Amino acid sequence: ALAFLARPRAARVPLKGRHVLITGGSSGIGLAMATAAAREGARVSILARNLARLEEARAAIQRESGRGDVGVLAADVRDADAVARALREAGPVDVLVCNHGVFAPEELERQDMEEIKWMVDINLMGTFHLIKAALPAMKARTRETRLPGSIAIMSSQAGQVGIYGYTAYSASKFALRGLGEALQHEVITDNIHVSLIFPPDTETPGLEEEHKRRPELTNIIAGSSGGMKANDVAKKALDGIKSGKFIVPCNFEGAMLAVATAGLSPQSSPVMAFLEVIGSGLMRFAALCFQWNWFSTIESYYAKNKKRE
Ligand SMILES: NC(=O)C1=CN([C@@H]2O[C@H](COP(=O)(O)OP(=O)(O)OC[C@H]3O[C@@H](n4cnc5c(N)ncnc54)[C@H](OP(=O)(O)O)[C@@H]3O)[C@@H](O)[C@H]2O)C=CC1
Ligand SMILES: CCCCCCCCCCCCCCCC(=O)[C@@H](N)CO
Repeated sequence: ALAFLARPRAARVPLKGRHVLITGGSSGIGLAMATAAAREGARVSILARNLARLEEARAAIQRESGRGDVGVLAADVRDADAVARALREAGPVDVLVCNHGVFAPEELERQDMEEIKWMVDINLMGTFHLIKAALPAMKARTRETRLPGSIAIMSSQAGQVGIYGYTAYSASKFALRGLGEALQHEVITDNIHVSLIFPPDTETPGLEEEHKRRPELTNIIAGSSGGMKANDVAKKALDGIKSGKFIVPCNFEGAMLAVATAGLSPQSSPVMAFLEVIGSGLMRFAALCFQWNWFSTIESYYAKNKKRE
């Protein structure tokens, strides 16, 4: 029965010979995805703000993949006109990877409104700008090539569960899930598959910066999920995209989180649908255990540091 119910129908999204555009492709997870996609024979374009870093990334991708045709696009995703211009320059996209993102962890009460807006503008509004700019030509492409297209969105495990120190970041990443679920309804008849990717802490230049200011409690709670290397996240992400998966977990804890937070999300795999139906009660129990542990940690941390508060 679940094989009949699981929707949308599973799809194969090939990468070879197709145009894959990756934002934030000059660093970390985005750079690892760009390199892996180029190795699989995709024509890759990377978009970010800093042109010098884009050029460096292009050289690295060319070196590692042996492909010459790597496009670079300098634009700030907050600037809708710049994004539209960049996408016109890049040409029609088959696979759009909205991976750009910023994270500045801090308790809401301490964080400036300016920094909160900065995260929401880049992580959420930037993704709207990209999808709006890419979609018309993407639809024409899937019609023309009769091959499925993909819109992949980089969330985070902090976009599946709210974490201490991540009020703004988690909000921006949870929002992407709403965007993605609704968008999948709107683009399924254009043969476009939406994927949401949920990595844990991943070794990247971004994480290194984040560690300089991340509250101790954020470190502890985020440590509940095993850290990963950018290349391994990139592989999981591309495998998810290629098989048209809607929810793409990256590690074991991520697989548990996917079941615990399955909600009303699309599910094309009957096997996963089955695991969700039988596993959700057990995963809810596991989730309660994790929350028990996190609240105990927070309460004892605050009790110990009372004098400083
Ligand atoms: N690393 C981690 O622990 C995790 C990361 N993620 C998510 O994965 C994604 C990538 O993270 P990571 O690889 O660590 O990031 P990095 O900080 O290493 O790289 C970020 C990339 O995004 C680009 N970027 C940032 N702001 C903008 C902007 N306004 N316009 C266009 N491009 C921009 C940067 O280039 P430039 O500065 O030149 O614009 C850079 O290429 C993010 O969405 C992040 O939230 C999710 C879970 C864990
Ligand atoms: C049902 C059972 C649940 C099991 C496990 C739960 C583990 C949750 C851990 C959440 C980790 C969040 C890391 C965010 C990383 C990130 O996005 C930043 N580095 C910024 O980029």
